[in-house]
Amino acid sequence: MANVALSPVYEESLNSFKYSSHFGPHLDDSILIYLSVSGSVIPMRIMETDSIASVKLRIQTFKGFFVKKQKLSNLLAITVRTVCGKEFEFHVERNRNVGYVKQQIAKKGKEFDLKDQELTCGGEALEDQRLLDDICKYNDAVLHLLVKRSAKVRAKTVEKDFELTIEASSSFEKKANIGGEYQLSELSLTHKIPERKQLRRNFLVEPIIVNLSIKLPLVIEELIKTTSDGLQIGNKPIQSSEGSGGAYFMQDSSGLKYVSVFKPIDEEPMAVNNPQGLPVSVDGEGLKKGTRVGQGALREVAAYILDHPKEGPRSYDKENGFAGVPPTVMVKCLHGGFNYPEGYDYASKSFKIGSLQKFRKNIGSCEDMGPRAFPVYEVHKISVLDIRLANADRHAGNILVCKDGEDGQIVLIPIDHGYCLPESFEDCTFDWLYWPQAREPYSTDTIDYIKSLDAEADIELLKFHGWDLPLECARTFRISTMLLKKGAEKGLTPFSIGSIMCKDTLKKKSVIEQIIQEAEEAVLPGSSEGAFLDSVSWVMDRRLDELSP
Ligand SMILES: Nc1ncnc2c1ncn2[C@@H]1O[C@H](COP(=O)(O)OP(=O)(O)OP(=O)(O)O)[C@@H](O)[C@H]1O
Repeated sequence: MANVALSPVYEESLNSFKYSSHFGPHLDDSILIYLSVSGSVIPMRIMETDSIASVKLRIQTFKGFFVKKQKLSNLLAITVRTVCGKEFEFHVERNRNVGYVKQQIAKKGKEFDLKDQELTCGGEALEDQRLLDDICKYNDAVLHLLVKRSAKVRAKTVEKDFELTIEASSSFEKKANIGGEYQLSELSLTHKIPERKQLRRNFLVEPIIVNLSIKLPLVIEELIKTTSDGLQIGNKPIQSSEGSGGAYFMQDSSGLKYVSVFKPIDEEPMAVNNPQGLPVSVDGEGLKKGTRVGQGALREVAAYILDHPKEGPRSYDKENGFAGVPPTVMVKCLHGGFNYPEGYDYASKSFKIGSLQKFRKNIGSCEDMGPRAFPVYEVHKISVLDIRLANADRHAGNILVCKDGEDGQIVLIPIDHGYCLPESFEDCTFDWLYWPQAREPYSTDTIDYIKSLDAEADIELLKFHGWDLPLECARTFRISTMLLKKGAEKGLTPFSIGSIMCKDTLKKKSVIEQIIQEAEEAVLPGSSEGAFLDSVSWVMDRRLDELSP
């Protein structure tokens, strides 16, 4: 049986065939087809004007396969990439399912045993019955392969500890430890674990990656790995008694320190599974005006992405941004320790989606102490972040106080960014406004950083990471960045700029709301976003001139 396949063609493969007379001449209106005969694939060029019957006849004449034995099908090109970067390419019929692809992978070698394979696409685990046509809607697709290796596990008691030895076969892929559930990071490793703790496999923590071209920064890989290691050894998430939403401290494998904080979206304030018993939102609006329930994690991750270091957008291994937002990533997580009011069942795979943020060791929050001890620069960096992101939840409890280095220098760490990038300025609050440091002018360094900010590039960056900012949020963000840049250029202090964004009294509009209203009235209905922003810029200049020193 000869299988004739019309298939998407990779540019490189096309180029390599271009001048080869063996596959026929390459003319602009020619199509490359594949003739697949018992496993081997022979490329062949035909013309767009050729009929199927004439192609089949040519195949019969030149290759010797009878027309009646030929089958024409439209194949999908699928690339399967392992976590180690190994790639396999398959051409498969669209009506095949994931189970079939696994069988093809299994044929590639003993290390790809069928029962060990787990395939994902765009961060989503694929069940065997899923049809390829459903998954690969836009033709070529890249599937990711994780091989879950079984290993020999031996435990023996050593004084008060168990010594646990895990041995995996030598072909085991060392990097297959990102997924979590069955990870074994070394070929043969020995762990000491406290008495009575068992190796558990009823959990999962995995990053959600919308754009496959994004390489996870090392710090994020490490965050997921240490969190997963802790769960693996049996150290449960510990629910925070503070905060209005569900927040869980995740422990490392020693059980002696926290490594991350997980905040599931279904446990946010006013979401269905909120553990603090807050009422469920009736219209989807979050606890703060201009935010949505269930989007807190997106905003937390966005704050980390947008907190660029001074040198520009964060490079692969750079951990700290200008304001020091702890590394944050969107994950899906499965563990019985979270809030499941209906009961937890691992088999039902009811994942929790949420933000996973690196835990920062601290000596309390700014709420616990007077502001005098905070270095001016530390307060200023937070003011820059909050003004840019129009943060609607910057109370002093959301700034951690840490001691850094040998001299115990105070460093402020901003956390809890679930109410950043709102649709409106209605609920902006900044506790630092009333601290003396806010009345000091920005340093030249900080002004240079502010000058380098670019709201349009930031909106694109968020899009690249999978969040297409809604129009209203993008507008707020553009205006707040504009205000920060103009204010800093005019030599205004964080207090003066921040005050423009916050209301004096609940009933009175803030200055920024007044500016927006005036700008709206100055443009014709139906004007473009650009025209509206020009109008905001014009009104803002006038109002800032009134405030300038
Ligand atoms: N990255 C972090 N490092 C250390 N502790 C953290 C971190 N993130 C949150 N926490 C702590 O976890 C607890 C709850 O976190 P958080 O304040 O973010 O939750 P929340 O429900 O959003 O709170 P809020 O009611 O203030 O909006 C707080 O005690 C906070 O100090």
